[in-house]
Amino acid sequence: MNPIVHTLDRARAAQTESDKPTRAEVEAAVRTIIRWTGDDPERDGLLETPARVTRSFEEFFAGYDQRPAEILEKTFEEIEGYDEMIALRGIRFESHCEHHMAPIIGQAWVAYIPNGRVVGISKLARVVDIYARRLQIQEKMTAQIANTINEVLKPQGVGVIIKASHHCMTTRGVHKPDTDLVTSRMLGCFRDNALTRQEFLGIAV
Ligand SMILES: Nc1nc2c(ncn2[C@@H]2O[C@H](COP(=O)(O)OP(=O)(O)OP(=O)(O)O)[C@@H](O)[C@H]2O)c(=O)[nH]1
Ligand SMILES: [Zn+2]
Repeated sequence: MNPIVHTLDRARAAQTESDKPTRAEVEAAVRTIIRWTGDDPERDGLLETPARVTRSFEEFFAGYDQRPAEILEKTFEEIEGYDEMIALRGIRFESHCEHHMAPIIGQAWVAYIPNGRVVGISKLARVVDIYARRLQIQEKMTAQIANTINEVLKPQGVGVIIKASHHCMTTRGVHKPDTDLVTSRMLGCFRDNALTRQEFLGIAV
């Protein structure tokens, strides 16, 4: 695996199977949180909650066990010299912020200009989902998606824009319900060529 993608995947690599907490330990932690709120984890309505929360977390954080670079490895080369922009717009995702573990709900726009080979478009959405299903800050997630596409496909350029609402800002803390955060990462000709950048921004809005 190339060094940049390898670095991006180090979160899971740092944890071996043997020190991964067991399901029973996670459920016990949820029971502790329930007790800490002031409620009773033994009452009927809450008995199955620790198991449900654990299953939910498994879904929310499934991205640690997946390798985004591998998703992009299957490419198509018979493209008759196609060298214009390919843009997948409005990819809805759900993530969680690494500060509060609160939902981040948003959309991603992912575009690249190929260099002789293209990838199946669903794979772009899969890469977004893998990074979303980890604890994130939006800037890092934006960079990870762009860097991975750049490293694996080696396109002429890649652009990623993310617009997302952070529940840690909308439902708690500063309580600003109508805000969203916009981040972008442009590489190659998306960074160097103002017209390409403009074309992408025009497509994304
Ligand atoms: N840059 C960035 N900040 C984020 C993101 N998600 C959440 N945050 C911010 O992370 C910050 C964490 O700030 P702290 O002061 O440590 O936490 P806090 O006391 O809960 O802060 P408040 O949210 O202001 O109540 C907050 O300002 C959040 O709005 C993100 O994706 N990117
Ligand atoms: Zn947060």
